[in-house]
Amino acid sequence: MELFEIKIEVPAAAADAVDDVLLELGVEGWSLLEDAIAKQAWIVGVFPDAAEARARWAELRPLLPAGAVPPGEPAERALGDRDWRDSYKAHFKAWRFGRLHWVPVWERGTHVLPDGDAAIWLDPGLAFGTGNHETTRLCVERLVGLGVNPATRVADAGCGSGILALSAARLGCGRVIGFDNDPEAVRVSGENAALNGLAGRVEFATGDLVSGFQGQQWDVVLANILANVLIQFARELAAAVAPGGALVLSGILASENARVREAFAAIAPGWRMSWREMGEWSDVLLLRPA
Ligand SMILES: C[S@@+](CC[C@H](N)C(=O)[O-])C[C@H]1O[C@@H](n2cnc3c(N)ncnc32)[C@H](O)[C@@H]1O
Repeated sequence: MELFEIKIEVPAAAADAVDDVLLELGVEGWSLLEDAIAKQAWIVGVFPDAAEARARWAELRPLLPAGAVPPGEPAERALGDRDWRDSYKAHFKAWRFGRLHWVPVWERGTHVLPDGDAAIWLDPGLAFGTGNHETTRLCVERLVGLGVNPATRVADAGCGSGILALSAARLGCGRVIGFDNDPEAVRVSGENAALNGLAGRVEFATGDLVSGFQGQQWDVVLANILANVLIQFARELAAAVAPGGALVLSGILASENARVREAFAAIAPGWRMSWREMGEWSDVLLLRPA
């Protein structure tokens, strides 16, 4: 069936208010799309044709909270005969690092996996984490580089689609948890664990940077979250790392990297620190003395 998409950016600060309106009014056909890293949000509507899409936008616009009403006209495009729920799939491409591959689950029948290689099959839905974003890749590359083994205990803070926790389990880490303060991300992570036969191996739960670590310490803590959040919770993140363990921080714009390093150097003196850049993004790796 031919479908028609209408999409307009809204201020990220107004995203929650817009979402509330869409939920409360039960406005069908519309959804809110958010990119936590880029700090952007869009209202997206998919309708059978252009005339209906424009009429529905004219209805919705006055219902939005004052600060959220975007200037200008929405972008419009025909979606061909793709299901709108699956339109995000166009943006997820299979990729690999070393012998591990991250593959959209809808390519399960066609993706060629060389002998000895392993795959994580993913359906990210609207949760963040296909690995097509530099911030995820930075984390994955660090994880592989750390040389994990069955004794390695891993916590994935802000698990999104579950991609990092599932990668840790696939790499052979013994105990792996993932948590997110967004219950939808936790739900998607659980589904992805099942897709990969890892449901019993990785524990996903709703939690924040205080409760999520379960009061325990971990050999590897992965946190691909925004720089400001990392800085705000620097003490909790550092406290969750076991002696001799590693803290991998990502979601940091290269221009913010020095600020993050300063904050962690103050809280974790004596830890070895290194960082890398990938495009406009960067990471920080902290190694706690044994
Ligand atoms: C950039 S995504 C990372 C997803 C995935 N780990 C990856 O590397 O692709 C950041 C995730 O952190 C979650 N998050 C943000 N602030 C958080 C907090 N204070 N506590 C727990 N999760 C948080 C968001 O809901 C989001 O799913």
